Amino acid sequence: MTGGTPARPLTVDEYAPLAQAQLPAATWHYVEGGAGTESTVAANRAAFGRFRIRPRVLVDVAQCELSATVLGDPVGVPLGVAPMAYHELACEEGELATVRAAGSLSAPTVVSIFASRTFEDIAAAAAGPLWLQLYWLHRRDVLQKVVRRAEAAGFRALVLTVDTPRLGRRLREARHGFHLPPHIAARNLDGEVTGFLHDRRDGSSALSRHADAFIDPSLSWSDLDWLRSQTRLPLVLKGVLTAEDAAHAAELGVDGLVVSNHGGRQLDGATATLDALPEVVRAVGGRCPVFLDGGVRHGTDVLKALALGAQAVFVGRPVLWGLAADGEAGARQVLSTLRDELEDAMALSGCPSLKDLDPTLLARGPATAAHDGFHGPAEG
Ligand SMILES: Cc1cc2nc3c(=O)[nH]c(=O)nc-3n(C[C@H](O)[C@H](O)[C@H](O)COP(=O)(O)O)c2cc1C
Ligand SMILES: CC(C)CC(=O)C(=O)O
Repeated sequence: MTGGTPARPLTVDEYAPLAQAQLPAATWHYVEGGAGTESTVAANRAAFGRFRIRPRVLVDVAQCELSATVLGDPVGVPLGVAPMAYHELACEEGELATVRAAGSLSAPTVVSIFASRTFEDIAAAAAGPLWLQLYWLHRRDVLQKVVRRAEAAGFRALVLTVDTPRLGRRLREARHGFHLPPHIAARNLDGEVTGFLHDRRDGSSALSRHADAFIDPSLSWSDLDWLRSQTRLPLVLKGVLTAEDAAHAAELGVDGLVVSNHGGRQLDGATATLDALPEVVRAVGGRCPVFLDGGVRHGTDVLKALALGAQAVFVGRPVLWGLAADGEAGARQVLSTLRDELEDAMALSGCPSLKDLDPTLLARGPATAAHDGFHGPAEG
């Protein structure tokens, strides 16, 4: 096609350059960056490329069923929005646009404790299940308050992030002296725990100084009891990458695990999530559901994670790309593209039901160039 209106993106990756064009450079680099050399960001993508799909034929795929149950709630698709701070950085409506977009697919959203809209407003806009993500703040009284508010607003689970005793060394954030603009804030936290967020300092990220001041790095296994004593909501741990930790968590009776390396933003050099998934699934042995995030950009990535035992996957950056490019409609398009691609992949591999997805669907194969890192829109 030449001239005229630009074509609507057909893939999730095409939203990245559209978002970059809309966002201030510092915000773009905050969203996109990883820790250190960003080797884990790349590894997350590369791991998907090392698996090939073994399609089965002569199966009736006239109807493919994507709906599922996660933590007891029905969802339209085994795909949700990973917790991300400050969606207002991407679009004015922030998390309200996100949950409306996710709601159009009955997909779950994990709302960050650092959301830029209030839990109550987010809940009022949501149609899919909401889970609340927590960081372990020194101020346990503040945690207690946010948990109570989330419960009252109808949130369905708590997700404790366990890979962030401190922030990873995010060089892009530091180089841009990243800080929040004055109109964006952690709306659910009182002023006593929001210091530093708006202060610019060259060569350092305000978010990192904020985390150093307010996130308690002493969090350990024995603290989980306290959190569970505060709530009846299911407790999910986010950021587990090993069989050892997965077995321990399952023994303690947690209600779910997210295999995650925080999108490569924490420990540079950490295992790719798809590579960690099989050992975690094996160690858990069906005692609780296992979820995955990190580098999910195509329906076939979702298919591969489900085949290796994830019950659902979560998507991070692409949702912010969609929001930045086209607000709620952009986020909706990102999620529905992944949904439609997953359905195509199920039909074309002879798997009309999510139950058909198991490890026999996959073979280890040579990496493909398209998965070796960031790839922009197709040429032409
Ligand atoms: C801009 C941004 C903000 C994030 N904020 C949080 C957060 O507040 N809490 C959290 O547990 N994870 C946070 N994450 C990590 C995501 O939940 C998720 O693990 C990761 O983005 C998944 O990888 P993907 O971006 O490749 O899909 C954030 C990620 C990004 C990109
Ligand atoms: C405000 C940050 C701690 C949010 C986060 O987890 C991230 O940027 O990866």
